[in-house]
This record gives sequence, C-alpha cells and structure tokens, in this order.
Amino acid sequence: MTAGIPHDRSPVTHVAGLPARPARFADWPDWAPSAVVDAIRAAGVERPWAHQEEAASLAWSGAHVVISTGTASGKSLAYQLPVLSSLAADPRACALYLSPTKALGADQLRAVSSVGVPDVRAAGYDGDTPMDERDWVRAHARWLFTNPDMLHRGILSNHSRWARFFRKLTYVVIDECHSYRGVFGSHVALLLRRLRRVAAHYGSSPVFVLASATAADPGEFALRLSGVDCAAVTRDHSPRGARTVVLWEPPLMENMSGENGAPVRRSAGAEASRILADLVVEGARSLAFVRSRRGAELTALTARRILSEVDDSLPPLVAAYRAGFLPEERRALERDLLAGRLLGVATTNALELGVDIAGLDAVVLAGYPGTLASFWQQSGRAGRSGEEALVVFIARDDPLDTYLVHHPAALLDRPVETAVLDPANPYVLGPQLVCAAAELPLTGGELDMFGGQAARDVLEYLVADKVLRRRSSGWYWTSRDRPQHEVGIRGSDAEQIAVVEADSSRLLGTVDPGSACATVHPGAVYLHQGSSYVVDELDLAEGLAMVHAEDPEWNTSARELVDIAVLNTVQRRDFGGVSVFLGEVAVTSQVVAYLRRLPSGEILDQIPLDLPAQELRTRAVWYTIDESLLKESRLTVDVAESVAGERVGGEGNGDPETGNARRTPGGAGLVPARIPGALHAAEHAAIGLLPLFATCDRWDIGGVSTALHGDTGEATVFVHDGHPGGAGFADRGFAALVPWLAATREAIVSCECPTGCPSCVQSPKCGNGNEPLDKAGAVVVLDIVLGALRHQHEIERDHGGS
Ligand SMILES: Nc1ncnc2c1ncn2[C@@H]1O[C@H](COP(=O)(O)OP(=O)(O)OP(=O)(O)O)[C@@H](O)[C@H]1O
Repeated sequence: MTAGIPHDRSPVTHVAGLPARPARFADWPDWAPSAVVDAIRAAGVERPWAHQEEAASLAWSGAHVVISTGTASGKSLAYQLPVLSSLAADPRACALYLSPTKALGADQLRAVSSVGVPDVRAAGYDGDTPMDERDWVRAHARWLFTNPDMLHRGILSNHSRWARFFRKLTYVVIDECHSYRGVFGSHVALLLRRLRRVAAHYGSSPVFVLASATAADPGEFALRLSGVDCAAVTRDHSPRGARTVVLWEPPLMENMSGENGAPVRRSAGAEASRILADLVVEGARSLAFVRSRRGAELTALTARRILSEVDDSLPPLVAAYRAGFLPEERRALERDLLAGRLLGVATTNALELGVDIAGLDAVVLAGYPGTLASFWQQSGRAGRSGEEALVVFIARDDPLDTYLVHHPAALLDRPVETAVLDPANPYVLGPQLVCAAAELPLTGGELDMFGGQAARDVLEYLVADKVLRRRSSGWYWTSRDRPQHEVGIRGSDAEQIAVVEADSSRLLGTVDPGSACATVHPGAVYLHQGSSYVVDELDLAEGLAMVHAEDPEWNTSARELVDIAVLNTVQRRDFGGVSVFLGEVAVTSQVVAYLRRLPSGEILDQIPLDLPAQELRTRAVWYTIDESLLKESRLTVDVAESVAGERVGGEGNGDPETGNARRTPGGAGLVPARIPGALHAAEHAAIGLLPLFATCDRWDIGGVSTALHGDTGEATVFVHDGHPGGAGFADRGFAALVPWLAATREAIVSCECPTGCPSCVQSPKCGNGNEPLDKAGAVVVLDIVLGALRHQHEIERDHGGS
C-alpha cells in the first residue's frame, strides 16, 4: 500500500499487533429447557461461550445484568437463552426487546423467530406496524420487539390496553445500550423508569438485560441508564483472529490551499478508495467504513475506477452499502461478502449495528467514527480464527483524527469511554415527569427514582405553570390529551423544522429548530440519503424549509455572530491567574451570511442572509486568563518557531493523562493583537478533542472565545453543550480538564502545517470563517492554562491535598 512512497513521506504513523484469542466454551446451563437448547443448537450454536452462559445464568437467577463484550461475541444468545426459557416455562410470561434503530429490532426479531421455539409469539411493534396488526400484537404477542420512541408514544401512553403484557413482563432487553447517550440517552433513562413504574402498577418487576459494546465501567453506565443495579459481564471468551492495526495520515497535497490559504490533505475517502482497491487486488475480503452516505458511494465508485485500470473482472467485486437496503438485500450482501463473491464493500456506519459480518480479512476506517466503542465495533469485523487480518484507520482532516494517529495509545490502549447522559437535565426531566404523571399520578415516594431533589424542583415549576396539579396524594395531569405526543425524545423538545421538496411535497427529513438557520437557510445545500437539495425558503414560523433537487459543485457553510452570557456559575476553581468554571449560559446566535465552497476547499463567495437571532440556554465549561499572564512576556515573535520546533523534535512533549505539558521555551506571552486569534484557535481545537473525553460529536457542542468578556471581565474561552439544558458534555469537560486541554495542545503541535489547518485549529462549523486563528498563540494559551493547573496540583500534592 505504501509502495513507491519515500520513507520520510510515509502516511503510516503507527503499526500495532493485536494478538489472537482462543474460544472458551461452557456447558448449557441445567435450568435451560431442552426444547430451547435443542432449537438453538439446530440454529447452529453447538455450545455457549463462557461469557454467554455467565450472563444468561445471572439473568435467569433474577439479577439485572449488563453484558459488555466485543463485536460478534454472541450477545444475542446471552439474552435469548433466559428469555426463551422463561417464555417456555410459563405460557403467560412476556418480554420486551428495545433497540435504538428499527432495522436492528427487525434483524433481532428475525433471528429469534428463526430459532423456532414454539409459542414464543415474537412480534415487532414500531411505526411501520400496520394498524390491523397492532391489535393482534397487543392481544397476543409475548415477545415484543420495539424501540424507545414507540414505548414512549404508543405503549406507555396507552398502558391499560397493554395490561395483559405488563402483568407478566418478565424480561426487558436493552440492546446496543451504549448508543443511548446525550439528550436521547437522558430521555431513555427516564423512559425506563416510567416503564418500571407502569410494570409495578400491574404487579410485575422485570429483570433488565442490557447488551453493550465494550465500555469502561458498564455497570455504572447500566445503573444510570436503567436505574437498577446491574451485574456486569465483561470477559469476552469468543474466539478472535490476530489483527494488525495501521494508523494512516493522508499526505498534504502540493499546490492546493483551503480556507485562508491553509494546506489541504488528501481526503480520507480518496485514500480509502485506493486502499480498498489494493486489498481487492490482493483478494482480501474488506469493508471500508466512511462517514457519509455520499462518501460511501464515492469510495466504492473510485475503487471500481482504479480497479478497472487493473483488470476488467475486478470492478464488480466492489459495492456500496446504501441506506434503505431491505433486510433481504442486506442478507444477500452479507452472504456475498462472506463467500468472497464480493471483495470490497464501502459503507456508512449503517452497517455497524445489526449485521452479522465478522471474520473479514480487512477493515478500513475513513475517519474516526466518533467513539472508541464504534471504533472497536467496526474494526472488530476483521479477524478470522487462525488468520491474520488488517485494520487501517485513516485520519480525516480534523484535530481529533490528527491527535489519534499521532497518539496511538489514546486509540488502542484506552478503555472505551462511558456514554454520557444526564437524567437530571431539567429540560429532559420536566417533560418526562409530565408523561409519567399522565401515565399514573406521581407520588412523593416515587420521586427518588426520578432524581430526588432535581425532580422536586422541576415539579414545583410544573405546578406553578399549571402544567401539573398538586393534590395531597401526589402530582396529576388533568388534561385529556396525551403529553407523550408532544414530547420528542431524540433531541430538542421544540417543534422540528420540516424539510419538504417543493415539487413533490415529499417530507425529506426534519431539522432541529436551534440549528435550522445554520443548516437550512435559503441557498444551503442539504444532503439527504445521498441526494443533494438546495433550500429555496426557510419559514421559521411555519416550521418549514422548502427545497428542490440540485447537486451543485459547491457546499455551503453558515456564518454567524455568537454571543454568550453567564447565567449562573455552578462550580469554580482558581489556579493563580487562571480560573475554570462550570455553569449555565445563554448563547445567542444569528446567522448573517453563508459561504459557497468547492470540495477542494476553495471559496467561491459569501452571500448575506437576514435571519432572526436564536437563544440557547445550556451548560458550559469555561476558563479565564488574567491579562497579565497573557502579556507578561519576552516572547512574542518566536512562538511559531517554537511550535514548528516541537513538531520536528518529535511527539510526546506532553502527556495527556498527567497534563504534563511542556512550557514553551522562554515563557509564555502574546502581544494583545494576537490574543483573539490565539483564544479562538485554542477553542476550536478544544471542541475537536472533547469527544475523546465526553461521548459526543463535535456537532453536539459549540464554543465562544473572547479577549474580554463582559461577564468575566477577562480573556475567556467557553465550550458549551449544543442542547437546551445541556447533555452532560460540558460537565465531563470540566471533570477531565487537564487531560482534555493537554490532548488539545498535543493535537495542535502534532500537526505539521505552519499556521493552522482543519487538522488542528480550523473548524468546519466556525461561524466566523475561521478568522482570526493563531495556531502558535493557541499553544501559548494552553501552556499558560495547563501550567497554572499543574502548578496548583503540585502545591496540593506537596501539602498532601487531593
Ligand atoms: N457460542 C457460539 N458458538 C459459535 N457461534 C456463536 C456462538 N454464539 C453466537 N455465535 C454466532 O456469532 C455471531 C455473532 O453473534 P451476535 O450477533 O449475537 O453477536 P453480538 O455480540 O450481538 O454482535 P454485535 O457486536 O454486532 O452486537 C452470530 O453469527 C452467532 O450465530
């Protein structure tokens, strides 16, 4: 793959070997009825692996359990065994299966049905279930396959019609539970408490079985999500082939420049096509994960074009996995790939959940998939027992990806992050408590399960606003309407903006009102399922964006003015000239223009817009720096040289775990004119790196930096949650401040560009056109902050403090 590339220009930044692991089997447990065991054996599983037996036996004994093991480690069997056994043992017993996506639920339903245990009456119940079938499901189904949305809107809201089901609800299976994070995760956590409450009302107390990708501290996460203590099964005994992991940084392209003249790297997608083509030539069965649907199509197309130049018989061996595949088409693709009739498939992470593809020769990841859990889930598709497999991780032009390819330990040796969720967020708790009260009046004794004091505070508001009524026996919803229909659980609670194709009146999708001005303003290019549209009109009052199909050669990005006000400080820590805060803020933003940009990064023009300002009340983490620290310096000119020098001098100048950042030689300092650009660059890179510490996407968070902030009176960098009330990301940043900022600094100095590019300090969603940005200054800012934090830690340590 690197043939012909001079050694000093090699894109390979690291190579690691992951050893093979043999299988460890257990016997079928005595408690499992032979009818169930025979059916599972007939379906192809001769004996359970040890972790499957352990989790299944815990669940059978009545313990709540979370099984957190690798890709294709057979988590399904771990819950199928106790559930099928209980359904076989008691003809009236029922079970509930929840999955984050409809497609995964459908796959699991099919898998359970194919096991062929009699009288299970497994049935799906989601938005696609026809009305006439719904009555049958309510009356007869014993194992219900649904999703949180349907549980919220269609089942709990109507629980008396499901009395038969709730009376004997024995198991609740929560599959891929690590995907319940952020605002959605917080809603699901409270939804599961509502479920337990309704089940208890009908006299049942189901056992929860959670399945998760490998995660740090899955027991703690399972407790936060489900509200019940869960035993954690984490030792994976499924067999695994040896793998070689290669980290790859695409080279900078010569004679190409992007925003503000920044250098541009070859795209991760283009590299993925080339590598996929090479693998196909070698006869390796390979999967390439690409971030966007359009990217997946392009990667397959380019790989086919490259292959057509090698041999005409090769291009048909490559395909793209498109969204909207039917289950049968998906099965056919799995079979073709496993049998070698297809050798290369390019896909979005749509193929990450609910596919039974394992044992491939190679997996290519074009860009970090956002979480370590996804990284291992995707790379886990490679590796057959007894044979070597290859994983290639290609960095995109982005600070987090840059950091990871230069710091392999952060990718390969770190425990998978725990998903962040915050069920105490009042913006989530409020509507959830209203739904709970509408299902069954809320009593004082139940408030602990909804967060105790946080719930009491929110209830006070709800009573004052006359949403709920307080009586001596509890809190009541007195309207005849069902509030569940007004409460969205997948993000913002407000009315979504509908994106409609004008010609056909077809609804293409919905956009959060908070981000509508930035994403569907007039003239914006809007992508939907691989097709491109241009927005003609945005009507915020009507909640409508009208679009027409058009695929211009440019994409668009909004320019916005953003202001931030501190509403309330929750925590504050002072470190001699540097202070760090966690609190509530109001972010006001106004989209004022947009840029049209070619794929090469070249900007065509800027077009003004007239749109109203929007306010977001959320949580933020921020730091302030005393003016004297920024200015007290001899060093104002040679900062850029010191950054370039560090890069040449090699990596490892700072340790993200300890925050042992090296001070810039000669001390820190900036002339006042450089301060805004330095803070802005430090803010961008910090936003890029926070997803490494808080399970979020950089699009879930935002930032503001200013040389003099009205509320703090000092130079300040804010990083805030992008959702009303916050989702726990800023809190996680505050808790992990030193490793987070140290990793941010490292990402900047790891990048070889001279003055800032998308791999370090430029942001793809900067509302300010990435102006001003001062890469070297950002390192100075971070050195000042880290130096102050470290100094304080040393004092505390020397004085025996914490
Ligand atoms: N004990 C076993 N022996 C042999 N094969 C097994 C065993 N248990 C499960 N399998 C097979 O392993 C494959 C993966 O199983 P399954 O889909 O349940 O894994 P998973 O852990 O849920 O995967 P994912 O990471 O995609 O969630 C399936 O083809 C299944 O039939």
